[in-house]
Parts: sequence; C-alpha cells; structure tokens
Amino acid sequence: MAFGILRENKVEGNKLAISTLFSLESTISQRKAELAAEQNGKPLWTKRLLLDNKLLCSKISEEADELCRTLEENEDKSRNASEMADVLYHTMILLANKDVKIEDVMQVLRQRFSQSGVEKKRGRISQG
Ligand SMILES: N=c1c2ncn([C@@H]3O[C@H](COP(=O)(O)OP(=O)(O)OP(=O)(O)O)[C@@H](O)[C@H]3O)c2ncn1[C@@H]1O[C@H](COP(=O)(O)O)[C@@H](O)[C@H]1O
Repeated sequence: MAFGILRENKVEGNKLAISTLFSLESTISQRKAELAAEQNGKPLWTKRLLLDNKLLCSKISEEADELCRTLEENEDKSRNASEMADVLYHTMILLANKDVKIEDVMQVLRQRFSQSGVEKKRGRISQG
C-alpha cells in the first residue's frame, strides 16, 4: 500500500519534471515567434539570446563551467540544481534557435537506454 503511494508520487513527480521542460520550451518558442513583431525598447533576456548566437554560446559555456564548479568545490545541492537550471534554460534556447524539439533529444536518450556507453564508444571507433 505505502509502496503504491510512493510509486504514484514518483510518477507524478516525473510528469511534473517533463511538463516543466515542455512549458519552458513553449515560452521560448513564443518569444521566438514574437521576434518577428516590432520591438519596443530593449528585448527581454530570452529574446536577446535568440538574436545573438555569440552571447548565447558564451552563456552556455559560462553556465556549464559554473555547474562543474558546484562539483569541484562541493557546493550544496541547491546551488547544483540552480546551475543545472541555468544550463537547461540556456541550452533550450539553442535548441529553439535550431528548431530542435526537446522530444527529439529525449528520443535520442531513449534509443540509448538499451546500449551501454562502452558499446556506444566501440561502435564509433569501428565506424571511424
Ligand atoms: N529560466 C529562465 C532563466 N534562467 C536564468 N535567466 C536569466 O538569465 C540571466 C543571466 O543568468 P545568470 O545566471 O548569468 O544570472 P546572474 O544574475 O548573472 O547570476 P548567477 O546566478 O550566475 O550568479 C539573468 O537575467 C536571469 O534572470 C532566465 N530567464 C528566463 N527564464 C525563463 O524564460 C522565460 C521567459 O523569459 P524572458 O522572456 O526573458 O523574460 C521566463 O518566464 C522563465 O521561465
């Protein structure tokens, strides 16, 4: 009984996690659609990143470095989650820029479920 409730909570938590990514994807693509409309004043941050690939890539590198620092400097879990959120947000803008959907990324991950990293690496070496 208690196990059933725990499993249900986990399923709900997983659904919430995935719907968060879809929500963010939808907001970013809305901002992208709005770019075509006339701009009044300075664009919001997401729009600025959509318009400036150099800025976006430098933010992605910066956020990835900050994420690694949370490990190297043994920072607490909340810092780790916050830096990962920054990485996800900025990388999802890059995906939107390239018209790649988060589902396309998930599909790649799903295809790898049945394969270990060692097998994957071996496959790449024998191909190249
Ligand atoms: N998830 C985010 C998000 N994460 C970070 N940021 C902004 O990204 C900018 C740069 O982030 P940094 O980490 O460099 O911020 P920082 O203040 O320098 O601080 P550190 O944490 O690195 O110390 C800041 O202005 C943040 O507010 C975000 N801006 C927007 N979103 C989402 O995007 C949606 C649309 O946002 P806008 O259209 O840009 O308002 C929002 O509703 C949110 O859901």
